[in-house]
Amino acid sequence: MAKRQIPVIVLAGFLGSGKTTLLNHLLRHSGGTRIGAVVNDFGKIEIDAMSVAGQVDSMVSLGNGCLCCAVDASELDGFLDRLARPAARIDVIVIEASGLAEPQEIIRMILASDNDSVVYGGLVEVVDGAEFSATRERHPELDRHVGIADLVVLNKADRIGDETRESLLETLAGLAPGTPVVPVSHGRIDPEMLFDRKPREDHLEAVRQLSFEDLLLADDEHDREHDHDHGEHCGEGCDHSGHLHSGYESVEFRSDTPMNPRRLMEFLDGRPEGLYRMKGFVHFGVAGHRDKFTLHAVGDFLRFYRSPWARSEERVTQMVMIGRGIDAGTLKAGLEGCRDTAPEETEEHSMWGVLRYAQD
Ligand SMILES: Nc1nc2c(ncn2[C@@H]2O[C@H](COP(=O)(O)OP(=O)(O)OP(=O)(O)O)[C@@H](O)[C@H]2O)c(=O)[nH]1
Repeated sequence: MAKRQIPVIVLAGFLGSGKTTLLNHLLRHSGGTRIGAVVNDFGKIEIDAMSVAGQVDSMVSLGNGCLCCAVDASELDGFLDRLARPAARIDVIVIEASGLAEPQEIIRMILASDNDSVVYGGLVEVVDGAEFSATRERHPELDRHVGIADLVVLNKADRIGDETRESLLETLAGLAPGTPVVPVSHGRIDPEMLFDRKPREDHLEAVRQLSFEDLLLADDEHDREHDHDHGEHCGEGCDHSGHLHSGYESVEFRSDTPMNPRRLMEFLDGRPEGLYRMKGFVHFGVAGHRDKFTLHAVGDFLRFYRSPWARSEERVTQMVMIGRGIDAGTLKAGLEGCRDTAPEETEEHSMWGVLRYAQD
C-alpha cells in the first residue's frame, strides 16, 4: 500500500488580511482532523503564535524574520519532520506565512524537502477585501501571489459593499483564471475546501492518547538555541530585492508598566502613515478595565478585543508594529510616553476612547 503523505498547505496573504483568523477558524472546526501548524511571525514578539497556541494539536513557531528568506531551509525541514513523525498523528500541516512572505519561496522549500511523509498541499491566498485595491497599487507583487494560488479567500466581505465585492471578484478572476475565489467574513471557509474532515470520536481518542507537551517544550528550547539576531529587519545576507517585504521593518515594544488609555489613543490616532500593521496585547490596569485588550490595526482599521487574561498570563503590554519608512526610536519613545505608573488613579472615563474601538 502506498505510504500516506501529509499535505502541507501554505496560508499566505498580505499583512492583516486575516490569516491567523482563518487558521483559528480551521482549528476550531477541524472535526477529527489533526492539524499541525507552523506559524511564521515577522516580528520578534510572536503575537500570531500566541494567538494560535492552545487551539492546535501541535504547533511550531518560526518567529522573527521571514521564512521565505531563510538562507537555510533546514529549519523548516526540521519542523516538518517533527510534525510529520508518526507519533504526532497529524493529518494536515498548515504553514501560516508572515504577511510579507513570498509564498513561492515557501512552496519551493516544501517541494525541496526530502521528507517523503509530506507533500505540498496547495496555496491559500487570503485577500483583504477592504484593503486589496490600495495594497495592490503599492505592491504589484500581490497579483503574482494571487495568480499562483490554488484557492483565493476574499476575506472581510462584511466590510465591503456588493459593488466592491463584485468588482474584486472580477479582478481576482482575471488574476487567477479558473481558481476558486470564496468571499467570506472572518476567514469562515468550509474546512472541507482544504482537507477531508475525520469524525470527531477519533479526534477525542487521539487527544486522550497523546500529549504534545514534549513538542511545545522542544520548541521553546529550539527557540532559545536559535535566538539568532536577525536584526529588526529580516536578516543580513539575504537578498530581499523584489520581495514584498523589502523596506519593511518591525518594531517591538513591551512594558510591564500599564498603559494610559488616553495617551495610547493619542498615539494611535497620530500613528504615521507608513505604519501599516500593529498587533499585540495591552494592559491598562484601570479600575473596571483590567482585562486583556488585544489590539489590531490594519491600515486605518483599529480594533481592541477584550477578554480575560488567562490565569498564568503575565499582565504585560506587548506589541509589534510593521511598516515602511517608520522610525523605531520615535515609535518606541511614543509608546514609552503612554506608560502609566499609577493606573489605579486613572479615571474610568479615560477608557472611553479605547472602548469606542472595543468589542468582546
Ligand atoms: N471586519 C472583519 N475583520 C476581520 C476579518 N478577518 C479578520 N479580521 C480582523 O482583521 C485583523 C487582522 O486579522 P489577522 O487574522 O490577525 O490577520 P493576519 O493576516 O494574520 O495578520 P498578519 O499576521 O499581521 O499578517 C484582526 O483585527 C481580525 O479580527 C473579517 O472578515 N472582517
